[in-house]
Order: sequence, then C-alpha cells, then structure tokens
Amino acid sequence: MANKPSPKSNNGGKAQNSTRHPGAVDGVKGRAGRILTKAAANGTYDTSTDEETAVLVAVPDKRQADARTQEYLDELEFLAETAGASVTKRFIQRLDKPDIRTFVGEGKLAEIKAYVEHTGASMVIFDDDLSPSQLRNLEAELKVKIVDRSLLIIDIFARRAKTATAQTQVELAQYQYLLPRLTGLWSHLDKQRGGGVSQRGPGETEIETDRRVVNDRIALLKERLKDLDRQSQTQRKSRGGTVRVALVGYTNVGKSTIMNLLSRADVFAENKLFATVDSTVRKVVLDTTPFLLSDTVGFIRKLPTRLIESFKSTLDEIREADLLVHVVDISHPSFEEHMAVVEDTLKDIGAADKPVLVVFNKIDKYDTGEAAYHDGFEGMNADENAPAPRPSLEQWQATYMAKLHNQVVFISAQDRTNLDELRARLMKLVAAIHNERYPSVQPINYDEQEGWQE
Ligand SMILES: Nc1nc2c(ncn2[C@@H]2O[C@H](COP(=O)(O)OP(=O)(O)OP(=O)(O)O)[C@@H](O)[C@H]2O)c(=O)[nH]1
Ligand SMILES: [Mg+2]
Repeated sequence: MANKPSPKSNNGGKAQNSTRHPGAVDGVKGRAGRILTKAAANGTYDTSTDEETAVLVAVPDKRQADARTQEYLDELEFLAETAGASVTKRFIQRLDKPDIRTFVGEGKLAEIKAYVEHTGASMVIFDDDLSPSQLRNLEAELKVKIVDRSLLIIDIFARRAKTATAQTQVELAQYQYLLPRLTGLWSHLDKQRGGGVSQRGPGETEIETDRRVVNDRIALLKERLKDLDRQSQTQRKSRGGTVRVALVGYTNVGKSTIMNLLSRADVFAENKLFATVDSTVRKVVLDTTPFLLSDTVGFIRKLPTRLIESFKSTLDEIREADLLVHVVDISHPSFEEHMAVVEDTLKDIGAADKPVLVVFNKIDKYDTGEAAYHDGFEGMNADENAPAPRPSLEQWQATYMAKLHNQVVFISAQDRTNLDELRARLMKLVAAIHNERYPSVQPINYDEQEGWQE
C-alpha cells in the first residue's frame, strides 16, 4: 500500500486521540483501498501468503440468456484474478429485481453462507454495485469480505496506477466509494468482539468525525488533481501543432501492444484486465507524418461513473484527441457488445463526435466456432444450445466496411499481420487532419525522431 498516505496525516490531529470504532478512518485503506491485499508496506496488516479465494455472485434478470450470464461471470472472474483472488464457485440467482436488503434472496443467501463456511472462502464478489445497506447486511450475514463490482475495479486500478495523477485519481475514487459506506461497515466485527445485539454500533459522533475527515481528504485530492491537471494542460499545449491520436477500446483488446508496435514505446501489456491505468503519450512518425499517439485506460461494462469522473485527467487525452483509434478484440464472442460499451463511454465523456478508425485486432485468434458446432451435430446427442457458427472474418470485414465507411482495418498485433495497412490508413487520416488543422506547421524531420525507424 505504498501509494496511499494515511488520511490521519491530514485531519489536523483531531481524530487521532479519540476512542475509535473498529472501522474508523485509520482503517479506510484496508477497507476501501487494497481490499484484496495481504500485506501492507507498514507491516500492520496480515502478511500471510495464502491465496485469497473468492465466490462470485450474479443476479441476472430472467430474460438474460445463460451463455451471456456465464460470459459476464467469466469477465468478473478475470477481474478477480487480476486483483489476486482465485475463484472457487459461482452463484447465480435469476431475479427481476435484486433483493433490496441482501441483493440475493434468503434461500440463496443461506446457500452461499453454507458454502463460505464449509470451504473457508475469504470473500464474496458481486457482479453489480451494492447499496451501503446491502453491503452492511451481507457482511453481517456472511462474515467475510464483501466486494462489489466498483470496489473490485477500484482495487485493480489502485494496483496499477503508477503516475502521481493516476494514484491521486484512484485515491479520490476510493474515498468517494467509502463516504456513503462509513456507517456501520464494521458492524460484524463489533459482534465478533462479543458485543451482542444490545451493543450499539459506532457512535454517531465518531461516524461524523470520520465523514468529515474523508470529506476533507476528498477536497484535498480534488485540489491536488486540479494542480496536476494544470500541469498536464500546459504540457499538452506545448504539443500544439501536432495531430493527436488516442488508442481507445475495451480492456485487454491489445491497445498497449499496438502502441508498442507503432511507437516502439515500452508500455506494459499483459493478459490482465486494466494493465494500463495511466496514459502514455509518444511521438510517432509514419513516413513523414508526425503525430502524438496516446495509450489510454481500457473501458469495461458497468464501469463505475465515479471512477470515470475521477479519471478525468486521464480521459482528457481522449477528449482532446483529433482522431480515435478504436481497438476491438474480434476474437471475443461479445466484441460487438464491447464496441457498444466503448461508444457509450465515449459519449459519456463527451468524445463521441471524433473521427474514428476501427482496428479489429487478434484476427489470429478468431474462431467461427464452426468445427465445434458440426462436431456437436454429428454426435449422438447434438447440443441444441450450441451457438450457431459465427460469420467468417471476410463477412465481418464486409459488414463493418459498409457500416463504418471503410474506416476499418483487420490486424493481428501479435503476428504483425496487416500492420502496413494500419500504418497506411493512420498516415492518411493523420495527414488529412494535419493539413486541415495546421497548414502552416512544418512536418517534423525524420532525423528528429526518437526511436522510430521501421
Ligand atoms: N492472440 C493475440 N493476442 C494479442 C494480440 N494483441 C495483443 N494480444 C494480447 O492481448 C493481451 C492484452 O494486450 P494489451 O496490449 O495489454 O491490451 P490493452 O488493450 O492495452 O489492455 P488494458 O491496458 O488492460 O486495457 C496481451 O496478452 C497481449 O499479448 C493479437 O493480435 N493476438
Ligand atoms: Mg493497456
């Protein structure tokens, strides 16, 4: 937990001498921050190396297809793994509306409880956001860590953030998440300490103090972000006269890999969700056309709005770009839904009206599913639920060329297939924007470029 100064240091010492309830603000970090962390830098937390085990819970509405539910849970499991937990079980309950008190119904809750007690699972992760009271009730009932979707994503962001801006943004998101949840978060700990029903929870005064400390902290972080923002705005202004291109897309589609290929930058790319939380900008020259390329944080379905808001500075790279390169992982069965999530998020942040080049990546991994489908039919028990084969890559290409007026490239960043086509298209688009926007600016000399020599 190296990146989180204690909120204590910022409260003028007021709360430090009071008798604190177990969840008082000193414990904020453990709760809202690295929820899945085993060790903390200051050594006050548990340092055991046992892997955390998690149970997933989804409450889809009754119309949602089974395959879709499983796929959402696959994504949640991937998120959990990225956060360092291994998933041992999935619970699904179809409900028109989640239970207002405990999210799942009584029977399902008992089932989850029995499983958690039996296996010693250390946390239960919900594929949605829980209200503060649902969180409290579930914690009291299940007596293990309860993690909702926002907290899981914030936790991953906290692990990934490297720059001062990203770290401050994450910390702001953590406190904003925590604020409405301050009351009684640790109520079950009180009970474990032998308080019983008659013991009252943390006193209102203490909660008020905590709330004030957290509010102060939020105000301070916002101030700090404003300063950082001013600095990066100045930086961005100094880049005037050069076309700016931003790589955008769902998480794990290959944005950083493409960034590395185009700019020779050494950006961290791996098969984890949200490998990139900071944005990186590199100067690239294709032929004689210079432009600035930025790699940005990936989007995901149900990305907490708070998180989007607190990541404003990172998202400014996208908002201020002249051209967006929307990278899509076409090998993913839900790539079209992912595209829609990205388009919606772009709308949310006010970046929907920019020119876009769509790059369908991972064509090496694309599978129509035809083989599996026919295998199924030849067998004695043909699976009626087997998904129908998907269109071929050529079919997708024709569809999207028509839909997106040819602003489409199909590549494999891994195998380096069609990279020349990607470069050529980028160059053409960038040159057109450059000539229109900066007719008086001289193109930068090839010799001046660092690291670009393909
Ligand atoms: N099979 C295949 N894998 C690829 C290709 N391009 C990237 N990958 C892999 O996909 C994973 C994600 O790549 P990244 O470049 O980190 O993806 P990203 O979009 O930057 O991800 P986030 O930063 O997490 O949003 C890595 O394991 C890459 O090696 C490709 O063309 N084919
Ligand atoms: Mg990345």
